[in-house]
Amino acid sequence: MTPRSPRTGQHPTPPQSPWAAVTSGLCKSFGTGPTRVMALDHVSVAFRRGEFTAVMGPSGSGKSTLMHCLAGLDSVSAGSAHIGDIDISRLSDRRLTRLRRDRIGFIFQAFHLVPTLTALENITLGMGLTGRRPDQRWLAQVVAALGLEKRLSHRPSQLSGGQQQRVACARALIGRPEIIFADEPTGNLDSHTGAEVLKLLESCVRHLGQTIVMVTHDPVAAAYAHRVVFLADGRVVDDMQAPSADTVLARLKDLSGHRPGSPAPYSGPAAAR
Ligand SMILES: Nc1ncnc2c1ncn2[C@@H]1O[C@H](COP(=O)(O)OP(=O)(O)OP(=O)(O)O)[C@@H](O)[C@H]1O
Repeated sequence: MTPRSPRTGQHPTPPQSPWAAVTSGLCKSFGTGPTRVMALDHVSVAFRRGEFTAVMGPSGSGKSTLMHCLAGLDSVSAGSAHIGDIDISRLSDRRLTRLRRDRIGFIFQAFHLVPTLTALENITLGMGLTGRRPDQRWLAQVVAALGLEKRLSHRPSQLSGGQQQRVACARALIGRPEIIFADEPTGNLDSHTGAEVLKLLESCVRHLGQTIVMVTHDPVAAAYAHRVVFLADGRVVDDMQAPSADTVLARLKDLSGHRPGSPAPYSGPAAAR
């Protein structure tokens, strides 16, 4: 049995590949017969550890489905989806639940905080439910990085939208997940508060080594990421490094004229290496 750390109750981190998540030929369809929708059509994409990636594309292009399949929230129709070295398409429901709990963090547009709990209780709730104790040094580091030191005893209703989203970010970070999936994390925030949250996410990647994959429709939000993966018609059609709001916007305009069935220029994890 692998020894556990006495302080956190977590297993020590094994030697890691540079990839936090990889899909290979990932397909996901909904429905059957004439109403069948191919939401993901042979998607091969890899997300490097410690990188902040935005996933963009027109409405219906498969962004949420990709995130749901990678997070084990949706089953896979064909191909594979790995979190670290684990092929999640082969896990039983019980192991999938454990993987989601231990190795994946989520940040949602609608915060999803428990209204009756304080900020600190919300941050540590997930760990408490699984009998794990948060690493107090890491907790202090995360709380400081997110500027929440003076808000820990407040309930969500006593916090601004931006502060609530920062609590949600801390909750996602506290278990040191392999990867955090953020679904439109600034969708409910005004542009100033949204920018603060995005700067914090970027800083968590830069200073805490976190891996973040963020679905967004906003080119300004995507410009905080290191990389943008573009989807259209369920396929990866572009992969942009060091994006700016202008280059992202220009690419999105091209994609709105994208022809269904045209080939994806990005050819999978091997190309990313
Ligand atoms: N549960 C479902 N049942 C049937 N079709 C679905 C289901 N979920 C998604 N789809 C379809 O799969 C395709 C991709 O949907 P998805 O939600 O992943 O797109 P998206 O890029 O996230 O869109 P948006 O930007 O509008 O949120 C769409 O055609 C959608 O209608």
